[in-house]
Amino acid sequence: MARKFFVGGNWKCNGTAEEVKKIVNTLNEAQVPSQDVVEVVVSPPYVFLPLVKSTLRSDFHVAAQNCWVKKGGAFTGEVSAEMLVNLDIPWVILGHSERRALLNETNEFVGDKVAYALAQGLSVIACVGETLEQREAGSTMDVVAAQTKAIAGIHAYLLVFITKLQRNGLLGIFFLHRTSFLLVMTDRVSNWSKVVIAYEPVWAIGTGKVASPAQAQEVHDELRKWLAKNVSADVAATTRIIYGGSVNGGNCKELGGQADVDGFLVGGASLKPEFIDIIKAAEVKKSA
Ligand SMILES: O=C(CO)COP(=O)(O)O
Repeated sequence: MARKFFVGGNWKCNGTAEEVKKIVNTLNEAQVPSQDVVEVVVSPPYVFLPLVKSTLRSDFHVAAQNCWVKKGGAFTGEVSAEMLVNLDIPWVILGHSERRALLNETNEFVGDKVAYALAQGLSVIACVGETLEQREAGSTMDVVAAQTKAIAGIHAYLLVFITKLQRNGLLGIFFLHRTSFLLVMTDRVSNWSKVVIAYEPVWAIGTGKVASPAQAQEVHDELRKWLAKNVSADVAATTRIIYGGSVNGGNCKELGGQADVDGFLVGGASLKPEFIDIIKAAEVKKSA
């Protein structure tokens, strides 16, 4: 199954109702490749979700920018996965680096959120990415692998089978005579087709300092290999890995042309008309 190009627009904490209506109008009027070629998902702040959902063209979808880690209740300021499902919001972005850095979301916490959101039926854009210090220290792959491992919720269990006990008559105690071990690996993601991994190097977010196509391709390729090794060859081949960090109308085609770049998560440029050009970058895959 080919990986359909995916373009997400993360509006972050921006916009007034008037501005949001203007962006939606621009999107609604745009000529873009069909849904068979590109999947478009925009992510307004929570309060604008109903407005965008009810006015946006039906071939584009909406995502929340976060949701709570478990069932709703006494969690002031939070929005639950159940509420998103209730409003028919199909997608949620989880683990964005801004939340990891500013709100101290750990790998484990993000992993728990992903598992809970998926269990409620949401599709998840799960973000990973290294800081500049981590890249300069040569630990990019270790960092994104650890983040992806928590998202996948991989746990290893060592099962020990005792097949024979032997009694020492003199001492009156039993010794293990024959044991065998089985290492079982499980992951918590029941449906990988509902997960898109967004590789967003922190140093490229909102800085205008985009990763080079080769840098993006290198990490995407490594992430795909990681999925093949730790989840399955099928999941590695079918899961979309998108790039985020200073994507714009000028650099999107070259980035999107990389073999393992399956689309984008766009911040600043998703608030501007050039988002249309970024959606159109999906054509590079069709002609590849
Ligand atoms: O964080 C991002 C998308 O989630 C990227 O932001 P920018 O495109 O503004 O760099």
